[in-house]
Amino acid sequence: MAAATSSPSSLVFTSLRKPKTPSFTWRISTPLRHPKKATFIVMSMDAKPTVLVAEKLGQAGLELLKDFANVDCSYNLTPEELCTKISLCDALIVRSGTKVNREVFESSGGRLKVVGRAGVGIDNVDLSAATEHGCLVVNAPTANTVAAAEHGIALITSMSRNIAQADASIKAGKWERNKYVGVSLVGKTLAVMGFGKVGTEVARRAKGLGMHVIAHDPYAPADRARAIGVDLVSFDEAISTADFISLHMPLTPSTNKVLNDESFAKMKKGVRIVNVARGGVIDEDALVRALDAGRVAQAALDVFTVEPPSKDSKLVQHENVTVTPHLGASTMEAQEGVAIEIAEAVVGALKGELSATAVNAPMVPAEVLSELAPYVVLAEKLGRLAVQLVGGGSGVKTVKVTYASARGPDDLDTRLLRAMITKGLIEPVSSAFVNLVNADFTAKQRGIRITEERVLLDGSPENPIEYVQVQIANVESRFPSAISETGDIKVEGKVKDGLPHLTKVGSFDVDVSMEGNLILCKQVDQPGMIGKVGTILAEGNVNVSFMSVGRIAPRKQAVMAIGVDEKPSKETLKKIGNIPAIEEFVFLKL
Ligand SMILES: NC(=O)C1=CN([C@@H]2O[C@H](COP(=O)(O)OP(=O)(O)OC[C@H]3O[C@@H](n4cnc5c(N)ncnc54)[C@H](O)[C@@H]3O)[C@@H](O)[C@H]2O)C=CC1
Ligand SMILES: O=C(O)C(=O)COP(=O)(O)O
Repeated sequence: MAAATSSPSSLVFTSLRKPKTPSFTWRISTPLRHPKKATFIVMSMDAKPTVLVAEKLGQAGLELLKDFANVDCSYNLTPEELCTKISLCDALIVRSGTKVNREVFESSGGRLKVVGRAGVGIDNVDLSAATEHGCLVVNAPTANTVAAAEHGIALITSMSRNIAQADASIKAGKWERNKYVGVSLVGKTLAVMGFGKVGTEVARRAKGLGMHVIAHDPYAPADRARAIGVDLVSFDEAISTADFISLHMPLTPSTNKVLNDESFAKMKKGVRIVNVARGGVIDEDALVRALDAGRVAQAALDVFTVEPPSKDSKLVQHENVTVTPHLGASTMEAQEGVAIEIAEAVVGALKGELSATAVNAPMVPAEVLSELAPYVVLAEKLGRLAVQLVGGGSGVKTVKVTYASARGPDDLDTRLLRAMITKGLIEPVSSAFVNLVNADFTAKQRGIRITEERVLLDGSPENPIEYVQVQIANVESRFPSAISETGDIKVEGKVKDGLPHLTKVGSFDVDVSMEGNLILCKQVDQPGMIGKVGTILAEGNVNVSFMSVGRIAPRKQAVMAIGVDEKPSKETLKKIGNIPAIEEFVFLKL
């Protein structure tokens, strides 16, 4: 296997997966033994990863993908074909036309690591199922903003001047100048519903057309709106005062059919509606009723509840409705941009980098990630160690993690560390794989409650963390001395020279580098113990990397922590256990 050095950010995603297929195995090892150099090894790759591109993607994005992966462009797959193919793919790229539902994740057999949505809306991806399967979902949130906004403006202007209807009429041999008298935009009130990226750009452009623009968005900052001369108003005020309503919010349970009979009834008679967001935010039957009643004068729709809509859809066929087939993002420029944006995100995720456009995982900025990198290794090892100390039959239910730091809570993002401790706690005792995406879910599913506590230290906040402590409550231990005075299994560690060190087991101070494997012995402190154990290990051809003894007081109880490169044979371990002064003894894999 080739060993390559990568940035510390590599460890976060792929390192956390237990591959179920032999073709693509990534593993991050512990840091190299270079003091102060937090470098990680990516052990990679038996084969290139495979990316399935299920909908048309711009050429520049395809080229980027091909530099790194085998790219299978298979458009128009049936749901069954997608489910069959997906088990051979490490990543899937879609646009809005592919439903990435639970079945897709289940069919992947654990191989699918990333779903890339080449666009903004991720309502066609089952995020819960993705998260449960530890699959990262990334999108391309910025490259099609202008295209969508321009399409919104195109629909407003063409609708108000009956462009589509007039075009059809003239092509049918007619000349109907009186029929297609439009309405002017200048001075009219436009309500932008959803003042995000697209909504903001629509607002800017509409102001340029002389419209009075208001917006409704419960989550948008008022100062951003004010900066471009837009008032943020309530939902009712927006829909009841607008001459034009343009929809730009995502489809979520709370926006589903947000325009319905009740809301149409509150609108000004003769209002005009534009939808470039998602069909589902409008109750389409209610819109037909509002159009028939003249409450809504016109609608221009780029998106539909079901796409494509049925040929005989009353809404599509309505003479006061202008439609386009979900073309908001379809400009040459946007499609090239989106393709590059999503290809970079998917390749980055496959390389193990945290994506800036992750939809179902915390986004940890690169500088934070690089600073926390050695602590991430420490966290996982402490979790692994703690769970291996649990005595058979005791279920792990309550875990407390303590971070001692001179940093204020806002300066220390512990989500990554919590995920790694969770991984360490769960993976050695199960077949589950845990990563940043599914850590909290997996812990919850297994009934493990992980609480985090901060110990605020005086001193320099230069080091993000002084020590990390993992405690497991209400369990017995295979190594009773690991139970601290509070009755919990307790292990504590620090980062020293960029390397993780175990510094406490139960109430005993130790100091052993957390690499390879570890033997813990509890004994009566007396001369010759180190020699005896060392000799047995040497006879078994086991190399000792570290040894440390922590004792309560001279000649009293002591805990010896021995780091070993190889796994000792059963006979060697038995011989150590048989040394008369050794009272407790455990072998742990780190
Ligand atoms: N037709 C097309 O081809 C395209 C459609 N879109 C769709 O446009 C929508 C907006 O996209 P972006 O502006 O990029 O997303 P964005 O995330 O930047 O903006 C969405 C805004 O909606 C707001 N919002 C959420 N719930 C709301 C509610 N109940 N009422 C009002 N506002 C609410 C959010 O606070 C946010 O500011 C998405 O649904 C996206 O899928 C985007 C690009 C192309
Ligand atoms: O980005 C979005 O949300 C869009 O709706 C664009 O969809 P598309 O990629 O053109 O299928």
